[in-house]
Amino acid sequence: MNIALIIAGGSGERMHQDIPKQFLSINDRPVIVYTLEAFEHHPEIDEIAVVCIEGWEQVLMAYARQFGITKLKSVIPGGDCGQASIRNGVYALEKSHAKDDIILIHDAIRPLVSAEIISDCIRVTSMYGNAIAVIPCAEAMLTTDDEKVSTGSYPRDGLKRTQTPQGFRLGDICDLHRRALKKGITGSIASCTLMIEMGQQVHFSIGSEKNVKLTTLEDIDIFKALLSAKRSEWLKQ
Ligand SMILES: C[C@](O)(CO)[C@H](O)COP(=O)(O)O
Repeated sequence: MNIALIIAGGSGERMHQDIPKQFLSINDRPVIVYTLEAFEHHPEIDEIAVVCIEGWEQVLMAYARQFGITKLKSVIPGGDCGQASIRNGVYALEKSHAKDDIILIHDAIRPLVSAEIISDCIRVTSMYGNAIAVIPCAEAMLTTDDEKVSTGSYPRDGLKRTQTPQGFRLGDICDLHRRALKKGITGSIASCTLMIEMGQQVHFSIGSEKNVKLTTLEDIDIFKALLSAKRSEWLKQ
């Protein structure tokens, strides 16, 4: 079974809005609905679970009903950071699913994830046990200690920019979180960084510049432009 675990536990402070960014309405629907629809319509996804920020669970369920998200089977409480939210999600799924089920962990605020990205993440996870969606680093990279000046650069060929989905076998990701807690690792920024911090190898699957993460208000403008390009494509077909 392939399960999408959507992480919507954050409050979105960097967006400076009154409501969490995953619930902001863009055009005709909330950001999280675009994300849920991508997994709902993917033929290889059997089930969706959402780790949800406290107080928004009923709103989420109402949107799922309104927009026909029938694969949503569980809503799980968020934690006090990304690692804790993901841990809550995988531990909850462990109670009712098999250890070798594939879990695709995905940011609720990456609403333009494509069917191709989801398929490739499932394919690579089936083959190697994990998969991290990545894109190449196209810019020159500089290091800085003070955010103002730089005296160092880093070769971009040795770098990948990570995205989500990030795929794992359920038993493996639960085990990773248990071992991380025992070692006192609690603030890793993503599942892939937690894997690396725990000394494990990760495999790459395809990402896309269009699989944008909505972090700041500027990203909302990019999202709207990409949506309008997508709609023009549909109209041409
Ligand atoms: C998981 C992630 O999207 C990979 O690029 C990223 O690490 C999430 O970062 P955030 O600070 O939790 O938005």
